[in-house]
Amino acid sequence: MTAALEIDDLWIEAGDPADPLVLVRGVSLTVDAATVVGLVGESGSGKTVTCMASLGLAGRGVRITRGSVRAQGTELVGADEATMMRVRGGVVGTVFQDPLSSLNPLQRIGDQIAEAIALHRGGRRRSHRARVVELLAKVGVPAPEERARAYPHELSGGLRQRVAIAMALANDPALLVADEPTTALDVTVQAQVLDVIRSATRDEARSALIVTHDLGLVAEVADRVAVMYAGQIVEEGPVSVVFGDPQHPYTRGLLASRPVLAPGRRRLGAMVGRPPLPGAWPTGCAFAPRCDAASEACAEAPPVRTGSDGWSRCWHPSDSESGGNAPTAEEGAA
Ligand SMILES: Nc1ncnc2c1ncn2[C@@H]1O[C@H](COP(=O)(O)OP(=O)(O)OP(=O)(O)O)[C@@H](O)[C@H]1O
Repeated sequence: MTAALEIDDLWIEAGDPADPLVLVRGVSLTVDAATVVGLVGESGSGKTVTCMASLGLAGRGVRITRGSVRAQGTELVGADEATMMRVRGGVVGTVFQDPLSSLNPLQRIGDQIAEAIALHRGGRRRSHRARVVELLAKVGVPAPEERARAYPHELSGGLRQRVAIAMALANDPALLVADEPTTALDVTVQAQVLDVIRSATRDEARSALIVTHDLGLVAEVADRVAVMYAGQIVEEGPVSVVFGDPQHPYTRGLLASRPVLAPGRRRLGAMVGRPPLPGAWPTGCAFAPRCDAASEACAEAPPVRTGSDGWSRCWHPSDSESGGNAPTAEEGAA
């Protein structure tokens, strides 16, 4: 089966070609059919530029100097604008952090979605009205017929992001590329938007590449995760494997430095009511991947500690006897 996205040995530069700034170095990444890949990494590691340049949307002066990007088998590097237009919004739907960046403030949202459909499927905007309402309902916009007549500024941030997702799904794309789709939203709304993304991918066997800083989001919706560091992918694999047993020191650091809530209260992978990912943290506290204690014990545990190896783990007073999760002498002294 053709992969939804195949990035092969992609190099991206910016600035003076005689003295270029190399932003991305030989990135290869495949998003298979019906697979969700999370792309994580520290700020400035090249996640956005990889996605944007792949879709021909990189900023001025940013150029692909080597490599190949195929969306559903269509080569995008060096493709003409007509091909890019056909692929963007047709084969690939895009969602950005700020929904206002993809919405026209002067046009009713229903007209904008209808226009996106007409651009790829032809026909007049009016003829796509039923599809617009169906899309708005699908992403959970209440009173979709009425809301279709609203302008972007009349909607909350969460509703605007739902509309942006509806627009990205308008032509039933094989792949969704979402860059920090929940970052600008408050926590409750994040969970709702995450649900929308999950049903747009898992329930409809659609692929997605999701750029995010939120490892919980990745654990929640992604099948695979790729970790970027300084313009390169340093680790890639199934989420349960990479998060459960990270091999690269940067991935270990990233996992160790993720925000920690009260242990036992919230697990990565169970933020919106889903059971933890099989194999990710099969037992114990999700915030301490090497903690074997039952979650009830973790709820009473002292704060998660970071060991000298960069791993977080719980430390229970009773562990001093059993030795199980007790910090080593070195950690205890830290
Ligand atoms: N148009 C540009 N010209 C020059 N450098 C750029 C340009 N766009 C991005 N960069 C640089 O490329 C590097 C990667 O940026 P990018 O936005 O891809 O990082 P990121 O991993 O997505 O970070 P964040 O998580 O903060 O969005 C950064 O050092 C950034 O400053």
